[in-house]
Amino acid sequence: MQGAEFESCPWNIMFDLFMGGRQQDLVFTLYSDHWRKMRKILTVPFFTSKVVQTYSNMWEHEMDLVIDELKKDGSARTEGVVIQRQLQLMLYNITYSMMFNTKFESLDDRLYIELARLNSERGRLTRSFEYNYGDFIPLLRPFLARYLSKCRDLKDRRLAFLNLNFHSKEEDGGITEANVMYLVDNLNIASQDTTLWTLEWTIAELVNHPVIQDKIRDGIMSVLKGEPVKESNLCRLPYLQATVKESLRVHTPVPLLIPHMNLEERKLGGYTIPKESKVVVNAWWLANNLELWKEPEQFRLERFLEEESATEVAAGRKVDFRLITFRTGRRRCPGMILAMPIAGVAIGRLLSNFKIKAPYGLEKVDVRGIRGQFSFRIANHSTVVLEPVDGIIN
Ligand code: HEM
Repeated sequence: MQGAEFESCPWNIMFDLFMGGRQQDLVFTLYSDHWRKMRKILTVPFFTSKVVQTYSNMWEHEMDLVIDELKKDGSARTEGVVIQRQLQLMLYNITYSMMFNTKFESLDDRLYIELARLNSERGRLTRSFEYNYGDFIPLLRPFLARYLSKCRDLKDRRLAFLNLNFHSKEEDGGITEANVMYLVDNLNIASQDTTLWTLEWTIAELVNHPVIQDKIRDGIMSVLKGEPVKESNLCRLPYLQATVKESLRVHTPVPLLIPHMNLEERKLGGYTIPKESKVVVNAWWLANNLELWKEPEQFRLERFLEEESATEVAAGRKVDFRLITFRTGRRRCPGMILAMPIAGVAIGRLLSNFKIKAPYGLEKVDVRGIRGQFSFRIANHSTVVLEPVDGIIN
């Protein structure tokens, strides 16, 4: 991978529309002083080991609330439940506690319902392939007028809602209130869906691989001896960690990462890349390639315990380019430091409390995916039966 040359985001009518132009947010901006400033502003409050230490008790508590709800729900043991709804609320509560020191009471909280609705509408419009032709052939943009006006309307409603209900203060250092609002917007989008899809895929794979569930549970029991799964003890649970990694490998949530662009003409692998080219990296293909992995189509946690035990999801300096789920380089996902432990704690605590099964009469749940412009998510939220297990933790 190159240095800074390919670190800008390309022009795209949709990013530009939702982000108020080129230089307002962090995720979809050019590689510039503005980007550096925005990334720095977010790093201290969100993306350091100290933040992980400060907030991990809160993550663990939020997951316990999910488990309590599931235990109270009689249908979880009989016909089954869609855990996705509780997990989504949990992830919103984690993010909003970190951003605004606030949280939502329940799935029926009116503010939560409205926020989740606005975000999902935004997700649907930006994931769509509908606007691509206008992006590549500007002459065709007039045909997108209705679509774009729908987007503009949603964007205004969404930002007004965020501004009204989650007030953000004006920052120093040339950052405007609008910039702060777009950062909030970035965090809303970057953190929620990606982590939620990872949890959903992982749970579905665990239902279809009960032996893996047993191994993780046995590991928790023998290593933690009654202590609950926490961020601080995840490093002692290799089966659990291997499962999250394998899930991210097979079901890469952002399969083509975010498209990048070179501001100037560059040479790459013997090719000349004209300036302002859209450069797309297929992270899913790298992670599922027959020539690069043994039995890549199999969900096998032994992979990361045996032949690939040295392979980490790309991070920091030591990069395995086959597994760049969070990208690598300067624009790599800073949220990985949160997403990995949150996923580990959520799955670990779920398995400590329940055997997760397919509904009566089925052996497996559906793990087919659906692809969007920047996303790969499970096509059907799984309904699962939760059979309580005794004896792991209180
Ligand atoms: C499993 C969960 C996650 C996955 C798979 C994921 C993946 C990614 C990817 C592929 C990028 C794009 C890098 C690029 O191509 O330019 C990215 C960027 C980003 N992610 Fe994540 N992400 C996850 C969770 C999070 C979380 C929890 C947060 C915040 C709380 C977050 C915040 C960001 C931000 C701010 C950027 C923009 C970085 C920049 O442009 O400098 N992500 N993420």
